[in-house]
Amino acid sequence: MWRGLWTLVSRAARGPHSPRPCTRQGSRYPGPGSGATIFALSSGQGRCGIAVIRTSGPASGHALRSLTAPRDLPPARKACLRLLSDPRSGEPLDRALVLWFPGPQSFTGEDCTEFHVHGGPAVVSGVLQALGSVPGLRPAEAGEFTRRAFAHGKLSLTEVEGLADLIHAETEAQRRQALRQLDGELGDLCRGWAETLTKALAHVEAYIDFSEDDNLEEGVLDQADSEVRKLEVALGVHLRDARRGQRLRSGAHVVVAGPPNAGKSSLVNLLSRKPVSIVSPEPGTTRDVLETPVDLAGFPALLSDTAGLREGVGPVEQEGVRRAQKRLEQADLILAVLDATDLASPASCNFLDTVVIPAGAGNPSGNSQRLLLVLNKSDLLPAGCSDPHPDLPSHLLLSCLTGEGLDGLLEALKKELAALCGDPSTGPLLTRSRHQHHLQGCLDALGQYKQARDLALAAEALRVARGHLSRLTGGGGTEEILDIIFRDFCVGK
Ligand SMILES: Nc1nc2c(ncn2[C@@H]2O[C@H](COP(=O)(O)OP(=O)(O)OP(=O)(O)O)[C@@H](O)[C@H]2O)c(=O)[nH]1
Ligand SMILES: [K+]
Ligand SMILES: [Mg+2]
Repeated sequence: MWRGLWTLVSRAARGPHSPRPCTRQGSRYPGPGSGATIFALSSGQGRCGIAVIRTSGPASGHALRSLTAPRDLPPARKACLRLLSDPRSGEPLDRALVLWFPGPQSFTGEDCTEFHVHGGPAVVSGVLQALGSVPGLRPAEAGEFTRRAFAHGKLSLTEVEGLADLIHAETEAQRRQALRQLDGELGDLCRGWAETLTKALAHVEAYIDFSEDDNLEEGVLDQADSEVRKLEVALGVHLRDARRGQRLRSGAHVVVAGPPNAGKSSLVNLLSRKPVSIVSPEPGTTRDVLETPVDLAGFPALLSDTAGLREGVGPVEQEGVRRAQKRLEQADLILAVLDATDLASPASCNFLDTVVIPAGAGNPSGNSQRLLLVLNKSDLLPAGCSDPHPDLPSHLLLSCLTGEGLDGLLEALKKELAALCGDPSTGPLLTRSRHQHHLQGCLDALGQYKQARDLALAAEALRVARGHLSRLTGGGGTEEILDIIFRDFCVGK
């Protein structure tokens, strides 16, 4: 019987509904070994020490031999010094290191070459023009190298996303998370889950096919049920973490708010280390929401400066207050700023009552929105007065003028952001809403499996669930999704 069941496992794995393997995506693009050979400058634009120009495609070897002397191909994957010249005129272009990566052992899976040339603009454009003159070669489109790597099964879709994120990573935490995704952790996890579903599906199909023969082992369906239950728990854990992974990728929303003149704009400028907002002694200076991306203690954040909250003002400032309140609702973390010397003013009291206390400063548990209360202008407090306001909710003293208290604030921000974004080396793996969508879809299908009275419907629900996991890593992905993901890349990657 079990041999029969394992035949079913492999049949379920291949079955008519099973998604296509992820190795033949991007039908608009040339398949392995066919089509044009592409070339591009892969290092950054502009004058530099060394620039790297790559080619990928069947004419790569020919291109390398056309430009170099001696004309023989260097040993695979070994850097060799060669004189480069224009094949049309014989004009010398540079003395450069060249590398030959015969497919499939290359980044794209195709024959690839690399020219490490001196990074002057004339050298780079000379080599690019020389490559363009070789028959069968054309300039690469943005992301085309990576797209070819994906087409040849060198990278899964989630690894491609990891690579895009790594190229765009601006903070340490983003880099760690991107590297984990590039290493294939999310893909491995999904494949493991998909395998579990394949086994559960095999059990259900075995029951459909053999239950009447009476030679089926006891508990075949129970086994499928228990696999599905375990999977539901695992998916639930990751889905609960999904917001954190997305925050880590695109930045947590940190909103600086408080009454007029508390020093909100001063704090935004201090944290972003640039003059983002106008600072002035005049209350009501900031009107629009000013947003700036910052690296806060290693975590990415979108920092928003807002208008001071107060009542009884003119229509323009009123609109500013309305925008500030709207932005406050979207905050992951509120940085509430009060003037330490002005706590009794109506605007301060009102802000404490309507924003700080409801958000539960210092006691964020049970509330998804977190808040840090900062008492600014501590330099104006009488000397020797360490904390003049022990009765206030937990708070930090700061002077934007002298910088005193900034280290403590950064430490507190780091803790808050770590809680919001998760630990990039062990924590959340779902970095895009696309990931969340497919995991939720998988979970919903498992719910349908449990409710299905009919075994054929139960089997279909398992196939739907497995289809979601497979689309997450790139099997059966649509062209639109691929276009969106590859759009993030630059030419030459
Ligand atoms: N002494 C002292 N003055 C400060 C400090 N921080 C800000 N100020 C001053 O307080 C005034 C208001 O600062 P802003 O940063 O414009 O305050 P704001 O909260 O953005 O004000 P609005 O945008 O008008 O709501 C300016 O004159 C700043 O120089 C501080 O730590 N100590
Ligand atoms: K001001
Ligand atoms: Mg301001």
